[in-house]
Formats: sequence, structure tokens, C-alpha cells
Amino acid sequence: MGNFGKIAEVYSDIEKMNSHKEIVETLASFLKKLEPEDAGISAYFALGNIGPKFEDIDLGIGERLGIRAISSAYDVSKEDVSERFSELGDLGDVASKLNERQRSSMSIRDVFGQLIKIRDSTGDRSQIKKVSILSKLLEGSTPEEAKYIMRIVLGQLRLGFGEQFLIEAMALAFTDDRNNAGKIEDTYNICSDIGELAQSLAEQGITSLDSFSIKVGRPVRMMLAKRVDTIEKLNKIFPGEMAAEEKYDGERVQVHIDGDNIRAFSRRLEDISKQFPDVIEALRDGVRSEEIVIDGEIVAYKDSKIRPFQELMQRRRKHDVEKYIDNIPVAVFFFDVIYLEGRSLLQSSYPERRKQLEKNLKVTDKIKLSRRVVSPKITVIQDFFDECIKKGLEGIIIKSTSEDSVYQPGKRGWLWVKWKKEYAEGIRETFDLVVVGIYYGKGKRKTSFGALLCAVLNKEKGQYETFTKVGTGFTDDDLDELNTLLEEHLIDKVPANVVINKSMEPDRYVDPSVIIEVLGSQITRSPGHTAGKSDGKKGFALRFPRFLRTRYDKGPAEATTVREISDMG
Ligand SMILES: Nc1ncnc2c1ncn2[C@@H]1O[C@H](COP(=O)(O)OP(=O)(O)OP(=O)(O)O)[C@@H](O)[C@H]1O
Repeated sequence: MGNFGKIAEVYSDIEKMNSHKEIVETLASFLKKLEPEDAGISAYFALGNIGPKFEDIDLGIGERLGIRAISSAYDVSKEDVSERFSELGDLGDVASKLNERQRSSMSIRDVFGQLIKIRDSTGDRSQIKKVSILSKLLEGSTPEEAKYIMRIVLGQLRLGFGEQFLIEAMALAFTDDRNNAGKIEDTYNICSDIGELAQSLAEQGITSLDSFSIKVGRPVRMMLAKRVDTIEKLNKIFPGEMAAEEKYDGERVQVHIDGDNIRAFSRRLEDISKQFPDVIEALRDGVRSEEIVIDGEIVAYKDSKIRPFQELMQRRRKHDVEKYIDNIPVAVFFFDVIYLEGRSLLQSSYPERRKQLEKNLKVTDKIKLSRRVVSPKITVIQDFFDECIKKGLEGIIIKSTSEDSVYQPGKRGWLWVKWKKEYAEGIRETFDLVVVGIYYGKGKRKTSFGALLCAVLNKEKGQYETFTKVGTGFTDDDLDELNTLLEEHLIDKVPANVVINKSMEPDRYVDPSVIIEVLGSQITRSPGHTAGKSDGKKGFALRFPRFLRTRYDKGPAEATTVREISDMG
């Protein structure tokens, strides 16, 4: 058996597992035995990809072409394949059922190489080429292999775990110590390429982490801010001078510039350059350096005024982009720089980075610097905050100016603190929740869901734990949009990284990927929910939840955490 057969075996075992520990150990013992290059590819595969997430790889094969490939591989009519597909609901299962091959010798590299060929088939007759490569792959594989090849190609692998399990497995496999997962995650936050990281760990163990640094064109996880409940606390957090910056409510953007090559990444590390060609154009002459990585917030901006978040969201589209450029003009407010002319600035202090940002940015109508005040006095910060609120902003971000005010990729620490209008008015924070289940509707909502089962992230355990059931606040448009969005993520089995109590069992499970922002009135303890539940302690639950909006800019890793809730409760 080639080593791709081993992958298929491991996936099949993992699909039957529910325990976090068991999955991590199974993955680790498999990864450990691989050559470094295969370990790298397997890390991509495990997350259902053939490259780093930020590359947005599209193999260009949907269900229609998938059916054609299966039909030609196993000499069965397309109608038969379609019929089986409607029965089984999964083309991976269809391929596996139709395949009769007992043995194969496919290697991980063979399969990877062919999938890359499918990705790279473009131009005339590209669909025919893609189908032919896929059909040959299916023909040469065993039933189990065919199942997972099909699922990877269609982007539907979903083994029930995410990056965190894989990072733990990598720690165990390549450093023999699961406790190194934190260090590996810190490096992953900088390099964002799970395959490269796995390969390098397989080659050189934990010391390989030192060789990673920022590379222009490869996004870095963004630094986040903690919240405080009274403004007076700022003096304790920042004993000396602090910098208060305007907080813009738009979309976070990290821009990588390497000469003429300019790319913009979202907070989920997706390449959003195509959605904002006007921003890219403005940046062509917007900086004074050849190589730079800058961090900021895109906002809708008209007649020198910042417009509401909802307007910006209309720019989040892949089609008709040109039409919207004029209707919804935008500007970017930059507030940080993390790389400059061959040098990472992650370890530089905030004042030093700010100085470099001011020096290297050319302010125009579209390119701006965040406005700020620097002072040790709360009264000055308070005045600035009042002024911001009057202007219609949502609040301020207060930043440490100390020597060690480094940039912390992917961290929500005390170096940045947010202070918003809602906190000042004593209104509770909203929650960014992961949808993990749907309940069918009754009456008017018959064709749609009636309520959503939502979870928070337990970072320590690497799992999603339920927190509330949201059934109100949806407009008809919200329902349409969410039904379409969730449709793609419905699954039949509860994933291993989701914990649901029997009493909350939804009608369908949802693969953790869609984030909604929810307002609630009170956090209580309830036996029905699993958020932060431990021996003898009931889970946290949110009472009177109300849907506010879908957070397209956030992924499941950015959901509200159990720790944040327990800090509030
Ligand atoms: N001047 C600024 N400095 C840093 N971040 C800013 C600034 N202005 C706006 N922001 C945005 O505020 C976010 C920080 O708030 P937070 O870490 O809580 O993210 P969030 O969960 O999206 O916040 P919220 O839900 O409050 O919008 C940053 O991710 C960034 O997008």
C-alpha cells in the first residue's frame, strides 16, 4: 500500500472518534512516520486543503464535474452517479461505493501532484483536463482513497477538527511534547502556512521555529484588544503615558507591499485585494518604501466622513466590484507597521512602529493615519473619547507606549485595550458566536431554520461549547442570507470539536464556520449548555439572545471565548 492509503485509513479511523486526545494521538503517530515533505502535504490535507489557507486555492471542480469524473472512472452513466448522489448526499461516498479496486500504491506526493495539476489546468478545455486528471486518480485508488480524494477536491473533507488539534498533533509528533503546541501556534500566527511549518518541524524539530519570520505576501495573524469595564482602570494597565486612537468600525486589513506587488488580507487572512482594487491602486503611490507590511481598518468614506459599517459590507462581494467602487467609496486608516525593508518590526515598541508608520505613509484622501492623543492623564483620554463618540465613532483603542509594547500576532492581550460607547453606557458587550446547529422552523419559518444553536470557543480544550439558542432578531433578508450560508455547512454527525448536551440536540448539525454577532441581556449558569462546564459546575448560558449581524470578517477561531465570558460573568 502506498502512503496515501495510510492517510485514508487514518481519516476513516478519526471519523469514528469523539475524543480530542485520541484524535491528536492518532494524527501524531501518523505524522511522525512520514518524510518531512509528506508531513507538510499531510498537514494541508488534514485541513481539507492543498496549500496554505490564505492562498484561496480553487480546484475549479464542483458537483457537476465531480459526477463526470466518477462516471468516467468507473464506467457508470452520469445518470446513475447522480442518482446515487441524491441517495447518499456525498460524492465521496458515491465514489467509494462504485470503486472495486482492492489495492493501490498511490503515494501522498502522487495525489498532491495531481491535485496541483487540476488546480493549474486553465484556459481552453480546462474542464475536460480537470475531469480527466481526477478520473484517472479515482480509477487508480481504493474505495477509501477515492472517498477522501473526492472530498478534498470538493472542499468537503471536514474531519471534525481544526487547526488547533493539528498543531497539538504536530507538537507531539515532531517534538515529543504536546506542551510545545503554544510555541508552534505562536509561529503559526506569524507564518500562516501549516504545511511549511509541519515540514520544517519534521526536518529540524522545535529549533526550526526560530527560522520563521514575516515574509511579504504571507499574512500575519492580527493583534487584538482586550476590553475594560471602567475607564479608570486604564491607569492601572498603563502606568505611564498611553496612546488613545480612534476606533474605526470597518474591516481590518493587512496590506503587504513588495514593489508593484500589493496584496490586502482580511482578519481571516483571506486575500481581499480583488474586492478593493481602489485601495490597491491608491497604495501604489501611498508609501515611501519598497517593502512594507501595514495594518489598518477599511471604512466606507464619503465627503471626508466615515460612513456606517453596513455600507462597507456591501463592498464585500466577488462580482460587480467595479459598480460598487463609485457607489461606496472607501478609505483606509492605518495604525501599525510590522515589517519594513527586510526587517520585522514585531519586536519593536509601539512608539517606534508608529514613528516608522508616519514616516512611510503618504496621507491622501483614501490613505489615512489613525488619529490619536498621547497622555498619562485619564481626563485627556476621556475628552478624546467624548469627541470620538460625538463624531459617530464606536470608541477608542488605548495602546501601551512602554519599551515592551511589541506587536503580538493573533493575541488579545493588555497592550491594546478597547473602550466603547456601549461599555461607557453599561450595556453589555455583544458576543461573536459560532453556529453549531439549527432547529427547523414552524409556521412562517417552515422553509427556514427556526433557531440557531450557538457556541463559544474553549481555547484551552480546542473545542466549541454551546452557550445559547438564538431565535429572534432576524429580518427576512437575514434569514435568506443565513439559510444560504448555512446550507453549505450542514452535517450529519456532531464534529469531535463541538460539545452539545443531549437536551439541546439540534435538528441538523453545522460545521463550525459561520459566525454571528449576538446581543444578550444576562449570563447565567444552565444545565443545558456546555460553555465552561466542568465537574460539578453547570455551563454558562446567555439569556434573551438577539441576532445582530453575520460576521463575515471572522472565522471560528475568532469567536468569543469561554475565558472572556467567565471574565464578564
Ligand atoms: N486604531 C485602531 N487600532 C487597532 N484596532 C482598531 C483601530 N481602529 C479600529 N480597530 C479595529 O478594532 C478591532 C479591535 O477590537 P477587537 O479586538 O475587539 O475586535 P472585534 O472583536 O472585531 O471588536 P468589536 O466586536 O468590538 O468590533 C481590531 O481588530 C480592528 O479591526
